[in-house]
Amino acid sequence: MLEARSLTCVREERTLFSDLSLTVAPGELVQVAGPNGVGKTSLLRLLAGLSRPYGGEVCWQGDNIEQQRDDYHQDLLYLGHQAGIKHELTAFENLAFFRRMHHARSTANLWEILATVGLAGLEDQPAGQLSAGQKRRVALARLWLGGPRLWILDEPFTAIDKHGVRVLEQLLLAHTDAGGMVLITTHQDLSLCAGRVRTLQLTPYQEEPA
Ligand SMILES: Nc1ncnc2c1ncn2[C@@H]1O[C@H](COP(=O)(O)OP(=O)(O)OP(=O)(O)O)[C@@H](O)[C@H]1O
Repeated sequence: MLEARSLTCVREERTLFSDLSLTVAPGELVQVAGPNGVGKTSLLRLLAGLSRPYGGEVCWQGDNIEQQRDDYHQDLLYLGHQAGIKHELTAFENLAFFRRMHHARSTANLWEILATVGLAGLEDQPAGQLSAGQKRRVALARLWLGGPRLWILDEPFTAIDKHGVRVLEQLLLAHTDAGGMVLITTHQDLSLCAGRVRTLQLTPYQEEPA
């Protein structure tokens, strides 16, 4: 289980949120919602261990992630705003690279995954020559490799068309049905996942009156 305990996040001397607690248990899909700039990405980066909280702690399986960074990162798949793909490599080579780096035990068929994410026929195209949505699909293909139980996904649907959104929503449901955990930010309606999503609504921070 992932737990945020009483987190405070401060950026450039501005408090984005304070005393924020959250859990994501096996089988749960949690959406962090709120207006632009409220602190969703900042929260996800804290939870992924990419930045440190001003106060509070993030725990994985009951222990602070700072004390088990390697183990935590084995269990975590984080997809941020940047697609994180290499433009000089082909779509296939990118996925093969992800697998070598992060999912060495995966036996998934990379061609099948690329077809599932709608990249059939584009496997040998350098990623730099793909459209924004196609690049995003190369990055998202990682999710089909299997492995990490916890997925933290920051706006995964950016530049993805309606069909692609449905395919990814189905995968999120399959992952949580299998006991996985998903924490996601998106400005899209998760129509297929409706009824399965728990929402954490972030609101602009208000200073306590003195
Ligand atoms: N590197 C940074 N240094 C200083 N301030 C930052 C930095 N990154 C973000 N901020 C500020 O932190 C606040 C929250 O940003 P964040 O990206 O977490 O918001 P968000 O809720 O994810 O927004 P969006 O919906 O637009 O993606 C913003 O006011 C932003 O200006």
